[in-house]
Amino acid sequence: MLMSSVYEQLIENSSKGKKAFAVLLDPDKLDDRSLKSIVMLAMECRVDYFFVGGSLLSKYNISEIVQTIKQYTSIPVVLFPGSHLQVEPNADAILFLSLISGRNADFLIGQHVVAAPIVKQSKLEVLSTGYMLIDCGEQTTASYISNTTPLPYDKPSIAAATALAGEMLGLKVMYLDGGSGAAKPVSAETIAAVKKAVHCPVIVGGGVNTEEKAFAALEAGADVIVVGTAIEKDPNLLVAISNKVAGYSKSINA
Ligand SMILES: CC(C)=CCC/C(C)=C/CC/C(C)=C/CC/C(C)=C/COP(=O)(O)OP(=O)(O)O
Ligand SMILES: O=P(O)(O)OC[C@@H](O)CO
Ligand SMILES: [Mg+2]
Repeated sequence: MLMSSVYEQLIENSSKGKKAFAVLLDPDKLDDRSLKSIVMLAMECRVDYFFVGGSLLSKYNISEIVQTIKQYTSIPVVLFPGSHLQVEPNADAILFLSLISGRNADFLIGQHVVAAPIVKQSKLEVLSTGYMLIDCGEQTTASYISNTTPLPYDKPSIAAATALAGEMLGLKVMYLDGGSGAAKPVSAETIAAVKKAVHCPVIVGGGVNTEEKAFAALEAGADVIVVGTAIEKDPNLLVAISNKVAGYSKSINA
């Protein structure tokens, strides 16, 4: 059977209202044992994607992480790069993020110029992504490292206009991120406003640390939920949240 691309799958799922769950793996926070146990759990729970990356990595081990995941599973590995240094050709796809919530040229286009020729040489599927950081209570690593001000928490119309501009510029996926370990997730109002403004699949992450918060983001219109920090703290949450996401899709397609 011909496997569809990650983007085709996102579009198909989004059009049917089928939700997806991505587990964020931070290469700095994983040893071989914890990685293997998360991969096993993710296979049992039929997790849709692994996202791999970080704002700032101190170990140069993305290649090993991707290799280990690939050894055990065919769950697609999607790079979520904090910089051009995180392009790993053996992953399946790359979120080619342009940080459209910020006004730092390096994260809007600069990193991309450096990465593009390397990405072109690889077989990575490029997912051109409008990446929006939303202020969810405290400064996050991604906003500090990118030297950008996140969008205000309670201004859905600014998020919607930003996403719309991104879509008009040709971006194919939107990612609303409260930032890793955010005190609270992106608001339902912001998710709903962005979902209404654009046709793109909408990925939501940052501070989703309970099934209830995952459910609220899905209800608001998120197509993909990303969870990292909460699973690092308690791997059993992977089971609870993936069941919630799968259950949501079943209930609306029943
Ligand atoms: C297109 C290429 C090659 C690179 C894009 C570079 C851009 C624009 C990055 C956007 C800004 C940025 C720093 C994003 C990082 C997103 C990410 C992987 C977050 C994961 O969480 P961390 O911010 O590492 O959280 P911790 O503080 O928990 O480690
Ligand atoms: O680590 P958490 O808070 O789950 O955030 C996931 C991701 O969206 C961060 O960029
Ligand atoms: Mg990190």
